[in-house]
Amino acid sequence: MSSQATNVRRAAVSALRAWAKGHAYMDSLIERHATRNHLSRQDRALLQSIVSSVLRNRRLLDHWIGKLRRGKLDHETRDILRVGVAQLLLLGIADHAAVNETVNCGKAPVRGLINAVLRQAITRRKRLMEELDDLPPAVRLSHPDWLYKRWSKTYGKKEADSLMAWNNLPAPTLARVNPLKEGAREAVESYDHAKPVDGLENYFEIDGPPPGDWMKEGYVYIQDPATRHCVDLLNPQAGESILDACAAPGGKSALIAAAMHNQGELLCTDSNSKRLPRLETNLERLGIDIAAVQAHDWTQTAPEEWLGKFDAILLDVPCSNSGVMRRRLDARWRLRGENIVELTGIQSQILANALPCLKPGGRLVYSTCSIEPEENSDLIRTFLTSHPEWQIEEEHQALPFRDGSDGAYAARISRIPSY
Ligand SMILES: C[S@@+](CC[C@H](N)C(=O)[O-])C[C@H]1O[C@@H](n2cnc3c(N)ncnc32)[C@H](O)[C@@H]1O
Repeated sequence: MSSQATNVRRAAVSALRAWAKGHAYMDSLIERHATRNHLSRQDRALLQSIVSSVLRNRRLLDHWIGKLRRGKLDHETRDILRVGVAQLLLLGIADHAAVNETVNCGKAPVRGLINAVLRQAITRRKRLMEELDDLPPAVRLSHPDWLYKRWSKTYGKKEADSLMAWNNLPAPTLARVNPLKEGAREAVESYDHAKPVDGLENYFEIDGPPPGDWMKEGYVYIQDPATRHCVDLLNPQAGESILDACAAPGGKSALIAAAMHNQGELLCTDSNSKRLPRLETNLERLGIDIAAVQAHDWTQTAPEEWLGKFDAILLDVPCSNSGVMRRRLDARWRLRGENIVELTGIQSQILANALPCLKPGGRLVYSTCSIEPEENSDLIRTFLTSHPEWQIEEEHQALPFRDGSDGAYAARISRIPSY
């Protein structure tokens, strides 16, 4: 086995350490570690699968490590053991490769310990697997207890179990063909590793990463179909003036511009100025030439020139991400119950500040990728009790365990004409 194989395990441990110290996005950490270590395409894929497996199964791995070794572990040794046990018990990587290369990740004083625990894992593998069904669901399916309790209360225990199991399934890569780019559909249709998604025009499931030139040419945007519900409800029309208030990195802006046939005005704002360059690049890459980008924090009142300006507004607000945890593997470990309360405060402020920007007769769609009622239907209904001149025209909630897609919520509200 080459030292490159050890590098993959070292990169996995190093990415997990950086994540534990607070780095925000696991995807960019994996990318950065793969580049820094000059990993081949195959080794990148191995890195991705080890890190994803550790994040998905963190609690189960810690349960197993606790059975294999009593006593305290420093953070780095624990991460090395997680990487090793994941390879042996979850990923089916050959025992000798998993043990040797993982042991080499540790400093000399802990190598003996790592070797002993991983060899124990091999000896006791069958027994550990047989005991799986007896474990509490939140341990077996690796979620924090508070989330499991919350989902059981909201949706029922069976649904909470299905949801946790769903969150642990690998998410397919779904690409939406960009209708604004000539030749995009032909390119995707003629690609051997792309197959159309049943019943969803423009969506294709891609096996492996999409060809680089598709991304460069703006032929596709990688996007789960659940994201389209809010834009369907917004129903953008050519020639309108539309605001996408929380727009970065631009997935929904792209859907809106396509529905407008690239005619009219689309203002894309976001409060996070670090996310604006990627939004601008995406809009350009996708051939959208009706969009303007501006930084704005919607917890503050809108600039005067935006009041009464827009035919339609999309508020794709910051949220708990609880509907997309199979894609955001680290989100379940980062989120705290109190974050949901804080988020609802921000979401209500954004809604209150954006509404005055609608033209008379305009429509606003509020959306999240959350499945928590407090961030969704409860929030809108509470808002309407203090703003009785507005009404819900239509709402849509996608639930992974029911609909087989990412979770998402969208509600269209408009002013009651007689008010
Ligand atoms: C769910 S993401 C938007 C995803 C985007 N609509 C898309 O489809 O690609 C939420 C966005 O809201 C932004 N955001 C958070 N707080 C905000 C605020 N107070 N005002 C404006 N944008 C905000 C975040 O920076 C983030 O980019």
